[in-house]
Amino acid sequence: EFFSSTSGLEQLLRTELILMTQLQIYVNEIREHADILQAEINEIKSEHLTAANSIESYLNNPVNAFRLIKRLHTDWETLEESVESERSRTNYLEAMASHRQNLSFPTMEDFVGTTLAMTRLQQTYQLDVGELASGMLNGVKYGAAMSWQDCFVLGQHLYTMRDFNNTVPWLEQSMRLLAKQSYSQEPVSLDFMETVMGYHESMGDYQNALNLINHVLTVQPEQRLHLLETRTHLEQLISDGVKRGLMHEVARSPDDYHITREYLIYQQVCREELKPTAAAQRDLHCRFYSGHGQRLTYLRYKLEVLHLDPYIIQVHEVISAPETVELQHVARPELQRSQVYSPTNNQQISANFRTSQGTTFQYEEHPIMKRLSQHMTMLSGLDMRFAEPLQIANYGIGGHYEPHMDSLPDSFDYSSTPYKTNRLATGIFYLSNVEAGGGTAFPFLPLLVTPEQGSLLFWHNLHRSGDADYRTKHAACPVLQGSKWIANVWIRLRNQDHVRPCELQRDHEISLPYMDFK
Ligand SMILES: O=C(O)CCC(=O)C(=O)O
Ligand SMILES: [Fe+2]
Repeated sequence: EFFSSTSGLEQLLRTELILMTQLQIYVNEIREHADILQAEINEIKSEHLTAANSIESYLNNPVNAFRLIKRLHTDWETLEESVESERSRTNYLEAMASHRQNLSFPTMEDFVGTTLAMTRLQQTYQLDVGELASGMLNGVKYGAAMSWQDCFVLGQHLYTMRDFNNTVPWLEQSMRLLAKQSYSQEPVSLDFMETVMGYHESMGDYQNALNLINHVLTVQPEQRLHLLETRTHLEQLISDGVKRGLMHEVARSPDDYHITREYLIYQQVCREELKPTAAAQRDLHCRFYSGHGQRLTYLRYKLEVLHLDPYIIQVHEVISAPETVELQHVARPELQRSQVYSPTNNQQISANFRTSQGTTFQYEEHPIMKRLSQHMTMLSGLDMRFAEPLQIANYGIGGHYEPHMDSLPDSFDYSSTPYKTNRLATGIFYLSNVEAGGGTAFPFLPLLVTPEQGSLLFWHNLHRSGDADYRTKHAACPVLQGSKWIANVWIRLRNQDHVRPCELQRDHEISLPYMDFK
């Protein structure tokens, strides 16, 4: 799978480089062959030019006569043979067949994934389709512009995915781009336009369908008579003001999480439209902090309190940029599509609401990982013997993780797991910066944390009572530009009571309103 991480996409870029080289070899070969043939033509042509001066005297010359006969007897045969034995085409096709076997190619799943990523970015950051298609993000030009065909194929794909809400703007964009250029006269383009026309018609966009038909009919009135009937039909629908077609059937299923208030708030936090109030920010502060009294106490941490209750901190410059890059490097060859726990069948599955790639390590496997563990001990005071293996993850463009609790549900069956207890605390080491998007959002607080290379984000998922603190529900906003790397630390509740004892009263009630937030 390639779409879910940047490092997967790098493989595809390598594939394309090889394909390009292969095609270039083919083009060079046919060009070389064409040059040889052209030279032959030129030579014979010049013979004929000489002959044209005076055909009779030309043919009266025995050498000329001999050469003409020899040419027609043997040379033309040789030329024909040279065309016949031309291997470039078959060589190219054979090489391609073997590349298809041996190189990385995206699958249908990748195509679906990247399409979903586009619409997710568009929706989360309320991007204008026109801007996105022109390669602009928030007013900055990042990439190449999309052609009208690109926009159509994206729309067509959304259509097959039955996401009609998003199909419309992309089909419209493709028409806007098409209108800006001189309409092609080539039959292939006209065929393509006929296909596109069918989509507009079934979406219910009769005007655009009609525009396309009119164009095709202007270029090829004789050959496309079959379109006349459709044209009359479309004109009728337009003059009757008929509103039919899939673009009018946009209702979403009411139990779709993506239309809940919680999800809308989450998106607003990603866009920084919703921020903590001034009152909530008043007592926030930065301070230096030196460890928990063990050997590393000379370390001074730059600690920033991001939220008081629940207590969320970001510690800056915990590890260096080269260390973060080294961790990316170690993880890169091991990355696999990230999975999530599915309570319905008590299994790990891959899901659209978490698109990233990840892998896990024992802290002892690498000196930097050991240090991460020591930093966690120093900063949290918790016993790292009861931490899960370190999880390193990479998000590609559009990569995200929708709002979730890191703690496991009350129904979770611990009997077969080694830790037997819930996830008390989460630490996220940011192993990269992210150029745009990709923040960690806490919709209920409503806090957005900007990934900062080498920093650590830390909070407790559970109240002292051991109950889930639903206010700590959080998410990874989609990456808009860049590649996001994190290392997740999850510390279990087991053996931590001496550091975080419970109080006489259960302290969980404050977060209950967020349990089933609607
Ligand atoms: O990537 C992030 O910012 C958050 C990741 C996260 O919440 C998780 O992996 O559980
Ligand atoms: Fe999480």
